[in-house]
Amino acid sequence: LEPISVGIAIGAASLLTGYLSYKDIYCRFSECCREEQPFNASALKLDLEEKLFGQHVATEVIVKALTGFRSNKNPKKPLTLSLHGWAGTGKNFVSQIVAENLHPKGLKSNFVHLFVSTLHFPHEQKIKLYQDQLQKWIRGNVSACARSVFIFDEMDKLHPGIIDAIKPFLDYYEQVDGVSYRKAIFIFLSNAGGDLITKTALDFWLAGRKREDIQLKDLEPVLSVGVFNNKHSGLWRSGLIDRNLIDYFIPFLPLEYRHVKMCVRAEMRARGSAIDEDIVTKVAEEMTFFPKDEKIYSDKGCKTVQSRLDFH
Ligand SMILES: Nc1ncnc2c1ncn2[C@@H]1O[C@H](COP(=O)(O)OP(=O)(O)OP(=O)(O)O)[C@@H](O)[C@H]1O
Repeated sequence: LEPISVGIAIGAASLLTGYLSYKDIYCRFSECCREEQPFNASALKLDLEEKLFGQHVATEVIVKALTGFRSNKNPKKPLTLSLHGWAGTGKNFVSQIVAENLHPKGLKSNFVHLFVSTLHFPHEQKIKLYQDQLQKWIRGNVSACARSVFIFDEMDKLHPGIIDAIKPFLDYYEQVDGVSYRKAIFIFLSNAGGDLITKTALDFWLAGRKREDIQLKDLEPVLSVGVFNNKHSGLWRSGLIDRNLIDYFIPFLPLEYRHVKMCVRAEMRARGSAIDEDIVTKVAEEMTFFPKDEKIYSDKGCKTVQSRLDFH
């Protein structure tokens, strides 16, 4: 028997026995929302531990939150995470990693939706319209795929009130107008609270304590109150906080000189170049650091590392 005929015979037999269902074949060629697909928690953990530098609190909380949520067959509400921190500390980077671990096509998946405040909700006078559009968009997408992921970037630039339009979806309801939102994931990204996080990190440093000793409980309460009282957080006096609908406030610590160096090395590796420690040092030294006296934290995190590397 020639190999091709054997292949065809096996394929036909599998089809007949139902081993490879029509859905299996269809999903090989087109993206499917597979609700029953198991979640690989160790793959997410490994990804974050290998790629995300200096964010031990965020790594631990995100892995725990997603593992708990995905291992629960009947969650009572969607998972809502609010990521906070200084620019360039890895919030978008983490969302991308999380998205890829939930839907292989990541941010390009039909089931992952990214909203950017200044792009999608730019005009203050159109709040009502944005609220309606947002509700319709989320309802439509969750109806199509219960495991949809929604990422809201630049929350601090979102007009207060817009996000409250989705409050009913984030709540403990079994269904809202015939749609269940309980398996969806909402991720908010924001610079709000970055100053509070930096202050805590600096206090640890000044007290001679290790950065790795900072725990979620040192930051989460400060963060939720700070964000609630901050007019420019997108969650100012928000019902989402009031009703405890945000499951975790996740702090992203400001990055130090050593982390910037790690980012430079990672970028060199990604470009397939050999690691040149002289260039690593040069790029890291070109970054600016704060506070004025201590100069510990990079004021753009790892954000400009890629473009700076182009100069060398
Ligand atoms: N902690 C980190 N570990 C590894 N790489 C990082 C980290 N933080 C940032 N980077 C790198 O810098 C790039 C820019 O970071 P990212 O866009 O995630 O920052 P951000 O926190 O979302 O900033 P902003 O608040 O300004 O949107 C990332 O794509 C990644 O390559």
